Amino acid sequence: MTTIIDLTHDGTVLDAMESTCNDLHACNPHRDVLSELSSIASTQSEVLDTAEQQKHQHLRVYLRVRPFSKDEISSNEDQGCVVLENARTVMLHAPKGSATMKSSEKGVGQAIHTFSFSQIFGPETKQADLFEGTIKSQVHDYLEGKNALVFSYGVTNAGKTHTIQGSQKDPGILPQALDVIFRHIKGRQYENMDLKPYLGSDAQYLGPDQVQQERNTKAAIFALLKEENEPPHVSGVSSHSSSTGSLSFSVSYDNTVEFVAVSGDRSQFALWVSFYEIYNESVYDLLQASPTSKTQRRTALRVCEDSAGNSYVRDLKWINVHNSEEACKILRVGNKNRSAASTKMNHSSSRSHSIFTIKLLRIDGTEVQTMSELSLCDLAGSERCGKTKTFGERLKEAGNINNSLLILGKCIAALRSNQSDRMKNGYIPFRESKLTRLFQSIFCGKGRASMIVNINQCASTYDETLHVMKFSAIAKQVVQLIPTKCLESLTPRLVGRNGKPLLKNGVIDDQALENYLSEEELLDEDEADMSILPQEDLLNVIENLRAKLLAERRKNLVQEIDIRKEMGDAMLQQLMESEELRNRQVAELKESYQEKLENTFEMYKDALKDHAYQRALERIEDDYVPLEEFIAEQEKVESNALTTRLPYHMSLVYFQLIVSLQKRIAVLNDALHEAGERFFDKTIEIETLHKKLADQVKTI
Ligand SMILES: Nc1ncnc2c1ncn2[C@@H]1O[C@H](COP(=O)(O)OP(=O)(O)OP(=O)(O)O)[C@@H](O)[C@H]1O
Repeated sequence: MTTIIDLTHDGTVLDAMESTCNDLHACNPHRDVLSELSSIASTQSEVLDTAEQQKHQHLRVYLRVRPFSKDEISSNEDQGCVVLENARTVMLHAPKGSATMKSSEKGVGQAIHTFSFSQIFGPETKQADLFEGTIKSQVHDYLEGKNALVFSYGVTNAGKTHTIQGSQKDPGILPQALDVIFRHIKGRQYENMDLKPYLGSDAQYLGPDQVQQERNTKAAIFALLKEENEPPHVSGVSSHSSSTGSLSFSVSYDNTVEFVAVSGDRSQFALWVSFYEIYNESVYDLLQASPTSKTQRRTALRVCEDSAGNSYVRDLKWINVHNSEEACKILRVGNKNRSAASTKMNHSSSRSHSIFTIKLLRIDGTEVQTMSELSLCDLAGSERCGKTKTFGERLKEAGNINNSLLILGKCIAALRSNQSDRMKNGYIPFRESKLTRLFQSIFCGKGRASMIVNINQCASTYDETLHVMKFSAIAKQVVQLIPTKCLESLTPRLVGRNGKPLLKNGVIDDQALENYLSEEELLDEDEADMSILPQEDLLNVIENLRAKLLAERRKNLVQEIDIRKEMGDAMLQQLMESEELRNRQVAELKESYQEKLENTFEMYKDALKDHAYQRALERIEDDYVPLEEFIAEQEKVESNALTTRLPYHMSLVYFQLIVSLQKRIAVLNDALHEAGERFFDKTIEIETLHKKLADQVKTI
């Protein structure tokens, strides 16, 4: 049975994708992607019909078929599995014994698949032709300030590293790109090291101390290669030598197109490179020497976003290079550290994604005009767990590799799905893997991406190769939005030594950025992906986690009870003390009032007595009759014997005295009464306070 999957035509990818979906179903737990993958094919033709399509460009996916090695030929690997139809179409024939053939014999799936690519490069293709036919135009754009990303994808031993780095005789696309770049900026290099990439897409001014530090870092990195033989020096313009690992490159250009600088352009260029790897969803700086001790772990770096939303690897080393030889030295150091780390951790370096990035700063005077980025990403081998039968750590490792590739596929599918329906703004899971997170901006229009799919023609790895082809079929469906404005690298914002913006229109708010970074740190957990574990392991993990959770809750509860009790005791103690204090105060107050009242009362009494006495004396004085007069009067009365009573005026005096005294007594009584009442009121008030206090004590 034959199925033809012509990916250059619309609406014909469904089979390929469904087939891929079936494979994905069979080999990993992220099944929800399958529906997305299937759905994108059905909407394919609708999108391509639109006039809007003119502005878009499909992700360019190239195929490179590597030649057989002698060993492979002698071990009968050549069974005609890969047949190149033409420059864009390839046919895959399932060999006998492969899982694909067995399935097709059972009536499930097909034995022959046809795929088409942007361009296919056969086994005889020279590295220079590959560069010419693939990323040269991207490098051209890059020199004009646009971002570029190149993936090298395929199973282990398919030729991914050969494609990117190559060998001494056949340097890969990276050394060739470096050479083109340095030829372009020749004589226009910015020699000072004081302008450096900063965060995601900004540039930073460095002070003299920082420049010295940069020089030291660079020297320290190069010192790591001291014991090795120095590669031959660059000789001549058209031929350069450099090396990676044990390899050295010799790039010669017979057919390269010169990128002519615009006349009158006085720009200078600075080139900074970095080299890192993503292993088990952790990012490691390959320019950081691997710890020598077995117990020491490599430092994983964090992926963060700057205020403009561009992802970057925090604390990643960026080295200023002045020629391709220096750049290749950096590559060699990275390769060395990578293999040292992989030996120490007992894994093959092909199990990690390695990313070499070149940032090009176009500088006018001391102003950075544009900054473009070219990243070459050597993806990990796409082997599946089922075949390699990895368990435990290996399974986790394999899962993480597949997971990040799967997330890449998911993003591609989601992008495609969103593009197919303008009203749709579905979630694109860029943040679910470090790889996609780092290159999110490129997929979202801030640059152009391409993928070079590498395959071997071996019968023994046919099923894996078919899987790779199906994956690339999905990738090829992604339409990259390339609005010319967005593609242009915007002028990077310049920041000073302290990271403070220096540009007039810069919008960096240091405080906000710091807050953001710390938030980001909280969010950015380098957690292992558990979903790749087998069901039994997962159940055990869940059981363990549940037990831990319960223990944790119990501990928390006990702690909470203790804390509450302690707090309650402290509060009660405090209340009792304050109650005692208040009681004391009330008692003192009561006592002082009582004393005051008694004093006042005594005072009134004394005053009353004094007053009565004084008044009485006054009256007596008023009514004073001299004794002789009184006797004479008495005698007169007696002699007259007319009366035995007191004289009338005397009675009147006494009467008036009594009345006046009575009045005084009434006034004093009133005052006394009033004082009594006030005393009574105060007593009531004190009692009320007392009651209130008692109530409060009770409530507490
Ligand atoms: N186009 C080619 N021409 C000649 N030899 C090649 C070609 N491609 C790959 N090879 C050779 O095949 C072998 C495997 O290639 P390479 O190491 O690049 O594979 P890989 O996909 O990077 O593997 P891994 O994933 O394990 O790193 C190497 O010896 C390489 O030199």
